[in-house]
Amino acid sequence: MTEDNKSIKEQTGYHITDVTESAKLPTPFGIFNIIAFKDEQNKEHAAVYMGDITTDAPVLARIHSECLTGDTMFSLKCDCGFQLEAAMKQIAKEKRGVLLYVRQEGRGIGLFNKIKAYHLQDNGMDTVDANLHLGFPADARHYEICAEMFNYLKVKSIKLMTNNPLKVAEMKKYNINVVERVAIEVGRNKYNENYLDTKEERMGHWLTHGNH
Ligand SMILES: Nc1nc2c(ncn2[C@@H]2O[C@H](COP(=O)(O)OP(=O)(O)OP(=O)(O)O)[C@@H](O)[C@H]2O)c(=O)[nH]1
Ligand SMILES: [Zn+2]
Repeated sequence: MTEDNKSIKEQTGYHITDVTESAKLPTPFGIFNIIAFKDEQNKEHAAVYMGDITTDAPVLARIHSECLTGDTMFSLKCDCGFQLEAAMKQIAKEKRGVLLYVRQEGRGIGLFNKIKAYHLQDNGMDTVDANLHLGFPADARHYEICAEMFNYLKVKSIKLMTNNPLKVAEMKKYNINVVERVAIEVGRNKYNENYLDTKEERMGHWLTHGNH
């Protein structure tokens, strides 16, 4: 692993250093509140939430890792944009819930390296091998900061929208009470089906192929 890659790996373990007041965030799905967080690497994260999330009833929650291509450029190469929209809609439907938008682009390796990985994928590698080929772990994300955000927001227990078993395990590790795992399987298409199959086969994601 190069020095550059080592420092990226280290940078992904961070803690909250600053928090804003909350502000209103109107969206097509409803009016959310938004709070921004800063961490010790000066990365800026956000929580968007609706309703009173401090009460005892489990809160519908999503931990969304930044994906510039999927979240803002309508990429069909992954399922991120679809999941972001589905999660916000579901929270709006329940009128209560929280989405953490965490700046862990490219599963923690950053946009630059994700695009390098995409280039390798264009030439036949899968998402895991491309990361390994570049000297990174398959997934370089850390989740302690997510637990810090939930704690800051006084969220007591969550119904976590994810297909990723690691997210459930990590939240439990940081003493966030995950009372339920809610599947969020949306946006499968011909450009991301291999990617999703690899997540299922090599990263252990719970995918049923049920929602095309
Ligand atoms: N390194 C790398 N990152 C990717 C690739 N495709 C998507 N990502 C990033 O992966 C993150 C999303 O992770 P996913 O594996 O789709 O989903 P997850 O967050 O682990 O699990 P879910 O909660 O089920 O969505 C975002 O940060 C994306 O930028 C890829 O091919 N290589
Ligand atoms: Zn994506």
